[in-house]
Amino acid sequence: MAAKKRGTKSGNRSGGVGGSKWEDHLTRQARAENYPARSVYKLKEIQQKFHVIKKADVVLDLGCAPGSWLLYASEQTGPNGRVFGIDIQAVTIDLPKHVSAIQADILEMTDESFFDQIAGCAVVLSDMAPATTGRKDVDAFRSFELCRMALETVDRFLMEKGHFVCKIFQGNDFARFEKQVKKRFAECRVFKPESCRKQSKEIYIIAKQKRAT
Ligand SMILES: C[S@@+](CC[C@H](N)C(=O)[O-])C[C@H]1O[C@@H](n2cnc3c(N)ncnc32)[C@H](O)[C@@H]1O
Repeated sequence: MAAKKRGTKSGNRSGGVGGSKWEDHLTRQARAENYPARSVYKLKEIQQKFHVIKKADVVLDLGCAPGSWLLYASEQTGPNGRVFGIDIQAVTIDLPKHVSAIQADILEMTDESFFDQIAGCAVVLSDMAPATTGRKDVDAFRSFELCRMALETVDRFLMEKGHFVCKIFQGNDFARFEKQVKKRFAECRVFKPESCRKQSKEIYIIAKQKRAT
C-alpha cells in the first residue's frame, strides 16, 4: 500500500505508534505506513489467511480506536463498501469518506440511527480490550464481557452467512465463548497472529458463515 499522510496522533493505551517502551519493528512499520497502531498487522494476517472482508462489504469495527483496523478494513472494502466503528475513545485520525466512527460504550449503546446503518452488515470485527489491571483473571473476565456484547451485536446486526472476528483474552471463559460462537457459525477457528506480542494472552476467534436463525 502506498503510504499516505493520514494525520495520525500519537500515544495511547491501544498500542498507538507514538513511541513507548513497547515500541518494536511493527510499531515503527505502522508509523512508516501511516497506521495509528501496530495492531493493523493482526487484522492483515487474519485477512490474508481467512479472507473475511470482501470488496463493497459493510463492516462494523467494535473497539476501533485509534483507527488502524478502520483504515485497513476500508482498503479491503474499497470505496463502494462502508466501514463503521465504535469506541469509548474518540478516533482522531482523518478517515476516508466511506468510513465513520462514533464514540460510545458498547455496553450502553442506544443510538438508533447508528443501528439503522449497521443492520445487515457483512462483517463484525471486535478488537475490543478492557483497560488491563495486571490481574489475569480480572482482565480475562472483562474481556469475556466485551466478547459477549460483541456476540450480541452479531446476533442483532450481522447478516446470514456473514463473518465475525473477535479478540478474547485466554482465561476460564474462553471455551464457553468458543462454544457459543460455534453454535452460530458454520466455521470457527482460533488464531494467534504472529504480530501479537509474545507475552500477550490475546487470541482471535475467526467465525465464518453465520447460520440462519
Ligand atoms: C486494542 S484497542 C483497538 C485497536 C484498533 N483495532 C486499531 O487497530 O486501531 C482496544 C479498544 O477497545 C476499546 N474498548 C474497550 N472497552 C470498550 C467498550 N466498552 N466499548 C467500546 N470500545 C471499548 C478501547 O477503548 C480500545 O480503543
